[in-house]
Amino acid sequence: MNTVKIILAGPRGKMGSEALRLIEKTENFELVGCIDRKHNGMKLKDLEGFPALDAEIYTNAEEAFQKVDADVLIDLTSPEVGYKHTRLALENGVRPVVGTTGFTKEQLVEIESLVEQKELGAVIAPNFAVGAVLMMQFSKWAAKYFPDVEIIEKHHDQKLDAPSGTAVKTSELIKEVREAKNQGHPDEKETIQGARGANDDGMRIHSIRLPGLIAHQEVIFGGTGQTLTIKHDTYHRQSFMSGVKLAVEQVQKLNVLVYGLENLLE
Ligand SMILES: NC(=O)C1=CN([C@@H]2O[C@H](COP(=O)(O)OP(=O)(O)OC[C@H]3O[C@@H](n4cnc5c(N)ncnc54)[C@H](O)[C@@H]3O)[C@@H](O)[C@H]2O)C=CC1
Ligand SMILES: O=C(O)C1=N[C@H](C(=O)O)C[C@H](O)C1
Repeated sequence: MNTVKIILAGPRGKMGSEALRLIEKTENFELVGCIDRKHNGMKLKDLEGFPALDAEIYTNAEEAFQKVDADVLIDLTSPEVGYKHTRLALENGVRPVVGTTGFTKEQLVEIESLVEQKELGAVIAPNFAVGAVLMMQFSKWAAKYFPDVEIIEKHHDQKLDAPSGTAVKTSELIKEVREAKNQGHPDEKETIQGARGANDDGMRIHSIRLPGLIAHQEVIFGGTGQTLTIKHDTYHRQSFMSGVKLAVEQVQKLNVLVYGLENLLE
């Protein structure tokens, strides 16, 4: 088994700290550097509550990619920062595994063209949890038979992007099989703006943000005399880690951009 040398961006975050545990317990994963907003030049092990990992922290991402010999970047930060890191990784010959959500369509297209230019693999997965991937796939299947559909995603109130990456990906998968269709009454009017949620080809997406939640999504389909609800709940961020591990392993065999973990699952 070859050692995979990893730079982790966002090590002190909710997902980043889970990723650290994954790297620590995976025999052939080696943390060679971290990108963080503070603690430049310190070692991760010098920070209170962090594992005994020897990797150096860089606040300047460009410097990290230039100084550290790495195979893979795991990015778990925030939309603008994650986009910048993904580009820098590719420009420096490092394959990105991106869990960060909130990239625009234009940014995804730009990353795809950089991947092609560099002939380097990259994985962008809006959701690393297998259950969520299945929920999205089942939703695509159901949309063939039920074109009236509303997505309700619920997350903790520290989340920056709305709708969630998972909701965006779900709607994209549904749109592969669903014709654009305005739902609800043709004369319906919102008396409070936003009451009907975001309108995506007539499909509605609602984003709920509350303390206490982690990550949850329901896709509700309506048909004559029936509804179908496909639902996934995340109770612990460990649920994402088998997907992160798979992506890190697979990205090294790729020379294209893979958008969505479903494309890596057998
Ligand atoms: N794909 C998936 O399965 C999942 C994706 N996510 C996404 O992952 C991202 C992170 O989520 P959380 O860990 O919950 O957020 P968080 O807010 O707990 O962590 C983000 C971390 O990024 C760091 N950061 C911010 N700016 C930075 C910079 N310039 N350089 C380096 N680090 C910087 C912050 O200091 C923080 O530690 C979000 O975009 C979220 O939507 C979250 C859960 C699952
Ligand atoms: O911010 C989060 O927490 C999550 N983000 C991802 C998303 O935007 O879909 C994945 C999961 O829902 C948790």
